[in-house]
Amino acid sequence: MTKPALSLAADRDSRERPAIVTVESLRFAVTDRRGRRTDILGGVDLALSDGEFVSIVGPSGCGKSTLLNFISGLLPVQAGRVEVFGKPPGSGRVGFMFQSHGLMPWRTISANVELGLEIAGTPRAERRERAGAMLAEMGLRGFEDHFPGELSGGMRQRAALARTLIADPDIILMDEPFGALDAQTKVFMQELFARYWNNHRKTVLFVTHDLSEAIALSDRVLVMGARPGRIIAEHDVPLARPRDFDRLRSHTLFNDLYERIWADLRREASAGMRGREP
Ligand SMILES: Nc1ncnc2c1ncn2[C@@H]1O[C@H](COP(=O)(O)OP(=O)(O)OP(=O)(O)O)[C@@H](O)[C@H]1O
Repeated sequence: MTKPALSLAADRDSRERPAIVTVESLRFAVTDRRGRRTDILGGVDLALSDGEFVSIVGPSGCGKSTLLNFISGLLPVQAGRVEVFGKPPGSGRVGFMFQSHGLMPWRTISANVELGLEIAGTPRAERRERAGAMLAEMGLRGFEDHFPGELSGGMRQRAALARTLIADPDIILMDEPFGALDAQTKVFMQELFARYWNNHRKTVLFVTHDLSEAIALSDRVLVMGARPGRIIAEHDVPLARPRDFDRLRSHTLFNDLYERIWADLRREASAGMRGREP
């Protein structure tokens, strides 16, 4: 098989499409039992275009997961604006995937993947067929009737990915989905998901601590600053797709981007140590 070329010609199509997720001046604070207020989000602004793959990196506790919870509609907006397809969040087809697979150990892999369709009332035969196709795309053909405990960690995460994707979400929110996997399995999952994304071009917002992962997968990398979280920098990833993950890390552009994002994070950490953070 010929390896895809690495080139500087970015696929910018997605940036020219209308924004389907808009976050403006989003602020969030919590107050503890003694009445002490902590600002968690300090005015987040972002826009995701249809079919765009955007990653968010930032120091631990800066509010990345909290931001995803606002976009999915799990948290009610206190101050600012969040819109998905021009409406308040919670109405569109949004898929969520976390670091822990969350598969039910008593259900087979197929039954786990079918769960969302089952709740939506999809007939059994259609559920089974769609789950089979999705599991095949995730490289799990033949494991439909196994239980999660019979699969490796990477296979379980692939099943969790199938469960998220089977509902054909328009927007996929991912919170460190490959963070708990060993290095080799992680790259395998990244390649698998990149292949899926190349075929389906969904809008993805992907939270990760792994800068290489963010660059390898994304069209754009957003850097969040230490609490109260807000976007402090944005980097386009002008690498053509499909990307060759084996060669990517030796590409000058990849390494330059890595250095620049790392410098943003280091600057932010230093600012925090000089007093913005307790
Ligand atoms: N409802 C809440 N009540 C109290 N504190 C909260 C609430 N939601 C978030 N926080 C706090 O806000 C901060 C940001 O949390 P969040 O999980 O969003 O950060 P994160 O950037 O995803 O962190 P990590 O990278 O470590 O996963 C944390 O200190 C968390 O304890």
